[in-house]
Amino acid sequence: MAIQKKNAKARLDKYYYLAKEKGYRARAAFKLIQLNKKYSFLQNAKCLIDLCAAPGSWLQVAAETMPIKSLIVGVDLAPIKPIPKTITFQGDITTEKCRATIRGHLKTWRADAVIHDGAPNVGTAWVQDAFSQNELVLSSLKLATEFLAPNGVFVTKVFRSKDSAKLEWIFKQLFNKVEQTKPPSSRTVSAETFYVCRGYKAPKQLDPRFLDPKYAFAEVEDAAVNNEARVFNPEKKKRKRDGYEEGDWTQFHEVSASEFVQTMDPIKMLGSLNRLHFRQEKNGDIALAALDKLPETTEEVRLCCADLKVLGRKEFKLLLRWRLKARDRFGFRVKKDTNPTGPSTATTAAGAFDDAAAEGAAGEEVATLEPMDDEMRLQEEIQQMQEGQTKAKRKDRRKENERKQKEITRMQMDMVTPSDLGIEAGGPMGDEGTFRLKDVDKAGIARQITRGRMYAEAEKPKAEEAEVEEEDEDGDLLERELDAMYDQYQERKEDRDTKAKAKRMRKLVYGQGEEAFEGFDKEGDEGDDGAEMTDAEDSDAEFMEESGDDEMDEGDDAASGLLNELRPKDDGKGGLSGRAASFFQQDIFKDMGGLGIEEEDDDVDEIDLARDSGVDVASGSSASPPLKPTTAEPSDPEDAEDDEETIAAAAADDDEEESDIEVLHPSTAAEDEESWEETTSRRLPTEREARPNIDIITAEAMTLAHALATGKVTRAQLEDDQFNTYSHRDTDGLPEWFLDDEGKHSKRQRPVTAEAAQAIKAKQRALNARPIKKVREAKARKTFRAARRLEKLKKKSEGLMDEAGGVGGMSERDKAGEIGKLMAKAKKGAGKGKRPPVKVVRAGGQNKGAGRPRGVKGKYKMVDSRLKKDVRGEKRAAKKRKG
Ligand SMILES: C[S@@+](CC[C@H](N)C(=O)[O-])C[C@H]1O[C@@H](n2cnc3c(N)ncnc32)[C@H](O)[C@@H]1O
Repeated sequence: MAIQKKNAKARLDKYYYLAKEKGYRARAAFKLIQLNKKYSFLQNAKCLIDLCAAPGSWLQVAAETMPIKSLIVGVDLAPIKPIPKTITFQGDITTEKCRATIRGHLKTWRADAVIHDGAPNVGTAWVQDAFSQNELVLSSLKLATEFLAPNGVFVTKVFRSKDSAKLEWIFKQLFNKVEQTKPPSSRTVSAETFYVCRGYKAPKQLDPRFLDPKYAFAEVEDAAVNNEARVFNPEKKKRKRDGYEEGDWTQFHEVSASEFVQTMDPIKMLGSLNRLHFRQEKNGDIALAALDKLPETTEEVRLCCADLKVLGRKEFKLLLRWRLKARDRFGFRVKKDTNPTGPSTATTAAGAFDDAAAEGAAGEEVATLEPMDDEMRLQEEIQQMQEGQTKAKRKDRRKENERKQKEITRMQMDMVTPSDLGIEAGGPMGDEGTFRLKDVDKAGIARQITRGRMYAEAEKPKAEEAEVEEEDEDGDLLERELDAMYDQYQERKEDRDTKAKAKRMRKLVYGQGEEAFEGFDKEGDEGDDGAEMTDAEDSDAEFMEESGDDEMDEGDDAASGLLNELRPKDDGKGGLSGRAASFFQQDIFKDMGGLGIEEEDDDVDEIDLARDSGVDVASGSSASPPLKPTTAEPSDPEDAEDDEETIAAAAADDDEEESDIEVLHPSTAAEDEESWEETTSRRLPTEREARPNIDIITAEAMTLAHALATGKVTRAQLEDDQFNTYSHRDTDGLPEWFLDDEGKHSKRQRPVTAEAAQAIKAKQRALNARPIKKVREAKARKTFRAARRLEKLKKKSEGLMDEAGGVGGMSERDKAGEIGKLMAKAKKGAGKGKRPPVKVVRAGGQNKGAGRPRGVKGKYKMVDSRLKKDVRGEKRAAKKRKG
């Protein structure tokens, strides 16, 4: 699946997001980063010219990598928004004006690096695109030769085409070291590649034809056509990119069959001609007439001669044999040189045309063939080797996966005992244990196994293998670094967004697909204001819960999971100790209700609960009451042991089971009958206590609950439904960032009924209508203060009233006045929190100049008369409109 990892489109996204995150203007920035990582030409450069720089991501990289006070000049046809520490201008790099402008900016400086990422308007015709891009490269090289300092670096993008070799040749004449490379961020589907030319030779004189596209890309004579390949391997079609051969404007070539018989190079003819004809020309060709009449010239031979371009290996063989026979008849064949090392005995390439060769060996002449093109043979060998390696790798991987799959299945089927695990791991808790249960538990595998999602773990190692497959070490390193950067990006995102953090934690615990369904909300886990929690807070709560689990993991109270399966938890409610619980997990107790052994399957519990909340479903651990009321919770270990013994005894004897259990009831049978109802109602937990406090918070969950309650869906159906297209997604080798993104969409869409949606909406509205805690508290505080003030006022008034009147004392009128004052004061106190209104004062008239306007107390605001009038007018108009 390494191919998927290398998926170019996916890369685009990755670098796109990273560029966004890093604030680069284009994802192209990573190309320069990666090129610089490999060749380190920016760190020490003091002066750089970026040709074709818009929108400017390369400039950004250069500015942040090069030493401070470096001179960085960028030019492009398109305008470039200013970038700190750089000089940019608009211009065409093919023009003299651009050259002069650069000269103006550089003055006497010479550039340590000239970088060029130009692309002409790509999208017309491929050949044309490549050609104009190569022309652009030459233009940039021309500028580089003018501005580069000796030993300078020139980096350019080149579109692979038949001209790139010519460019490479030119680069090599001007630079000491020329390397072609394709950074990982460059899409594999793109024909672009980069040349990094180091050590500029700075020649004193340079022939201008070097940089002239007319000469630079002039056609050199093509290499000889490999006719052998055409004849020996005609089925392997080669793409012909070159078009017509120089000076050969016809597409059709033929010679007479007699010429073919007479030629000493039959292979060339078969490889290059279209037809061998038997047509008699004006003067007549006796050889051809004779050939035409030969019994060996069968209909099949004629047909083959008619169109050589469509022939396969077998037909060519036939023609060659026919030719030899004809030559035999005409007496052309010369006795073969008996010297086995002689050229005439040269075997046919790669054993091709053995028959013809054998025949030749018997006669005088053989079709002496040059060995097949070395390059082709080499390619074939490399291909075979690669295929062999891939096969071996695939086989290894398959074996490894099978092994892991088996292990998981064994674990799932409880076929692995603690001692099994311990053999390899030095004990289940051993530090170096391969199967350390804590690790297994932490990774959430237990849950995945119980949910049938073991594939995720089984396939995980593939991703690592995929990495191993990568050949390019630098590319690998960069990939890893980018993955790390993506992780950092995620972390930063999580810091900003708690919801994302909660999601990630959930994913860690539940695995990829599990996060999607968030239909149930455990109210019990919330604080007082649980109902008022927003989504984000909600997720936070879950996150806290999960991380809490993690912490607990370290201690003795390990969270649920495999650890607990091997050492069943004593929850204190069921009253069964670990030992007792594991004892009762045996099959023979399976159908015995009320032993207090709880199933651990979360999903099933949820389903049960949803069902319980509906009509008649009575199953589910928490709803099974019989033992609970009668088994007192063991207050000390001895009690617990007693209980175990009693239950064990009960279990040992099936017949006595009932009576034994009843022994636990301290009441007699008669009493039981009488007080059954009362006891049950007293001792049974209330319906609310019996079930975990689960609230339905999404329309999906509501729909599901409704379907379960009304019997439209059965529990079994729901369980079956867990195994769907999405539960077996092949995520092997896919990078995390891709999975993150895909996880948002690639999930099961559960149906939602209109009623459910409405019910949830109504619930939400009700929640929204409730004041939040702080408002409630503020209101309560206000009421409390008002009550306190009233109380004080009351006391003071009573004191005043009790005061004696008469001479020197207060008259009734004074008392009333005093009380009035007190009341006014209390009233003022009540409005203490309110801000005094700001008085709007018109500037001008009396209120000229600085200082407080006369007769204005408190806060005021000076406005100009126009504003004051306008505001008044607006207010009046608004009043009128109202009514
Ligand atoms: C792939 S972009 C360059 C991206 C740039 N390296 C960056 O990191 O943002 C190619 C640029 O080449 C520019 N270009 C094409 N022909 C040009 C020319 N003759 N002179 C100047 N710029 C040219 C285009 O305007 C385009 O902005």
